Amino acid sequence: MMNDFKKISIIGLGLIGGSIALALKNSGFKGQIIGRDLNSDNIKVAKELQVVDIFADSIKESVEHADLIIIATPLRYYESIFKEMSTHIKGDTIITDVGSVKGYVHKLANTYLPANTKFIGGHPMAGSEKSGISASNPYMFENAYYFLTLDKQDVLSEELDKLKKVIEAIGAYPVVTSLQKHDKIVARISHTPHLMAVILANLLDFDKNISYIPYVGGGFRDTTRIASGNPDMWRDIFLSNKEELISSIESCEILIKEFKDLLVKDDSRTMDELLRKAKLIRESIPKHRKDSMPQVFEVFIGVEDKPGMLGDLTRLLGEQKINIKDIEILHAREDEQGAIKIGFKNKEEQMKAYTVFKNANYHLTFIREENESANNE
Ligand SMILES: NC(=O)c1ccc[n+]([C@@H]2O[C@H](COP(=O)([O-])OP(=O)(O)OC[C@H]3O[C@@H](n4cnc5c(N)ncnc54)[C@H](O)[C@@H]3O)[C@@H](O)[C@H]2O)c1
Ligand SMILES: O=C(O)C(=O)C[C@]1(C(=O)O)C=C[C@@H](O)C=C1
Repeated sequence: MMNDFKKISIIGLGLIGGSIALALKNSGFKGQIIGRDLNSDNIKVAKELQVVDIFADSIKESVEHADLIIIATPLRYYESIFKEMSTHIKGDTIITDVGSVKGYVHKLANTYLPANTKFIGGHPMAGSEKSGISASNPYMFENAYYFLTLDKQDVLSEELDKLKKVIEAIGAYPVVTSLQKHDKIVARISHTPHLMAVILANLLDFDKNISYIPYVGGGFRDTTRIASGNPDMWRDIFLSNKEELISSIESCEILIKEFKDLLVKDDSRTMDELLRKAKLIRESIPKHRKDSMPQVFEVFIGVEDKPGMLGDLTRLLGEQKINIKDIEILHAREDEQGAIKIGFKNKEEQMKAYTVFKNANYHLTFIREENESANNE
């Protein structure tokens, strides 16, 4: 349990901000969560999910009493948020963010926040192609790496330790890196894959006289899921990590050219080597705990720690003749909100169960969809 903070402010209650708020509540965080968003639909859902304790009407209200501020808006709003908050933050408040690029963010923080501000960059390596709070999930960060970045002048070891505890409380693993290393890593493992997914999707529109879409199978779906991500968010990410992305594209150009040459020369031996190398690299990615779980179609239900809860859930499913494939109790700690994870045999049963629980006023019911792709491993 993490007790260092009494008031945590989250600016931007979308997919990531909403998931952090939910995960904090779920971890048993007893302090106050102050939330701010500009979108009235998101605020409405945030209220329904009871993810925050106080809704702030201004940046001033969001930050003036907070001891931890988490910025979770798209990158293009950072500049105005930093400018606006700069005169209202307390000297000892820790400020962090979740933005996907860190050099750009630290530069803005250095420009617009007061010189002694305790700013630590953050970036969870978890997310989804969906946006908005209705896609948020308290288990989003479970077993995910969570980058923390410090500018070279900063010596914030005490603050870093406090922030690490928050990250561990939401289920993630903090990993401290330099801004430069972070931006290089994510250019390769996140931004280039996104770009490739976009190119693969657009390839289907390249020669207009054939219709490819009706025939796509698992391969195309698996390699392009992320192309349905939010275009505004990805434009911001690409442009603010431009140098690293260009360098990664140049490497891709070399690799594509190499492969093309092998085809032209019918060089099957080298082609075989490249295919084998790729297979080994792909298979060396450590499986997350969630990947190794056999059930694929999962529903998570947040429940109070009181007798009869499990019985109520199974009764609701039994009444609708929905079969349970697997069931697990998560986060069962005394006096804290717990969660039940139930696995179903297919998407249809999963959706049925989700609706049953929502209708029965289990507001904290979530579906984990990303496991679908893990199923293909
Ligand atoms: N989506 C992902 O997979 C993912 C993963 C890790 C990090 N990130 C980063 O997280 C950040 C947020 O992404 P998201 O996917 O949660 O986006 P989102 O669109 O789901 O949520 C962003 C929220 O910020 C709100 N907002 C915008 N301007 C605001 C302002 N000035 N004040 C208050 N609220 C404001 C929006 O109304 C929206 O609800 C981005 O910077 C992104 O780079 C995204
Ligand atoms: O799983 C997904 O849908 C994501 O795109 C998440 C993902 C990624 O893994 O590349 C995307 C961008 C974020 O900055 C962090 C995580």
